[in-house]
Amino acid sequence: MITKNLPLTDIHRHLDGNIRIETILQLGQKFNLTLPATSIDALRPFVQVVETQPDLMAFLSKLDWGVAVLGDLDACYQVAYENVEDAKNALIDYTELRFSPYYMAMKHNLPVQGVVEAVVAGVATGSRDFNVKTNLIGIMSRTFGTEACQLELDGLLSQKDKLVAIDLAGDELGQPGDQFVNHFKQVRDAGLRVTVHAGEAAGAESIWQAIHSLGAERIGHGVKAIEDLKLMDYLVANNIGIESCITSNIQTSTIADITQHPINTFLNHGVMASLNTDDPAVEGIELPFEYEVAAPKAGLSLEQIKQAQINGLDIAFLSAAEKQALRDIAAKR
Ligand SMILES: O=c1[nH]cnc2c1ncn2[C@@H]1O[C@H](CO)[C@@H](O)[C@H]1O
Ligand SMILES: [Zn+2]
Repeated sequence: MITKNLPLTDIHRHLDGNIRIETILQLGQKFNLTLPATSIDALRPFVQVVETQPDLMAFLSKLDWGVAVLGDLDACYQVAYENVEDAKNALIDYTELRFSPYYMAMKHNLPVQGVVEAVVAGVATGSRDFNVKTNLIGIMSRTFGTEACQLELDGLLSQKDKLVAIDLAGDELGQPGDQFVNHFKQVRDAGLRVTVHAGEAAGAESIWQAIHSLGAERIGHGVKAIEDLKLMDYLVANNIGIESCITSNIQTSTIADITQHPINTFLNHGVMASLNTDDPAVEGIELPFEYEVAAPKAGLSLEQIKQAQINGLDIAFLSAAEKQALRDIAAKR
């Protein structure tokens, strides 16, 4: 259940994992591309997870058609703008939208920096039109290796004033975090915050690595922290927040059974875990579903769900004054 007089946040939401099926069809037509299907229902199984995937990489392949239709920078602007409208419709007060400009640029050889600029512009206009507070997190897609990530980082850092943080996403098993130490040194030198997808496909050691070598202040998913009590204590002692995405973890087979999701244990232990979507359009869910269906199924009490909602704002990449302003607005409704 969502507590109405508290701010509702989604701080782990991939903008390029949330491209509407309608928009994929429309852009496919606009750029004269051949899609695997020409109606919404027929296209759905190619772009949305309609049954549990065997692993993370199978899940991630469902994002590919969405970025394949980004034929020019206007298309990038459009999906960025629509993402803010989707957030509004999902009752979200504040969201950190993350995106991988290299992944978005890849298919049609778009300029990476141009993609970043288009996303910045689309989200800024959307944020104004739909009255949703937003910030942007730049992603390095580790799937494509260290050199591509450096190109991606260069494009992102060219707009560093428009971003709050940098993330590392993609193939955690195939591209371990220790290859990205130098990348994240540049991120921290640029004054940006750090969140890292870790402990999703790989184990607890990947979370330690993200914290100690990459400077992660938050962890995306972090499900494997459950295997390491010392790590859970460390997360509590150092206020390192967890961005939980329950439905995503089921769909990627990271968790076999929703009743076994570790968020319950995290919250009981005092870890700052929060509820988020990940890739809403690809998963076929939205944030209210995570609060009203997934979290109760994962065994969270109403009190725990409320705590997760509070945590989402507490660990957000916002100043204390910005957080308070959001609390004040929510308290009045
Ligand atoms: O759940 C996830 N785990 C790891 N990487 C992800 C997840 N969802 C999306 N991406 C990755 O993020 C970039 C697009 O924003 C892509 O690299 C995509 O594979
Ligand atoms: Zn993610």
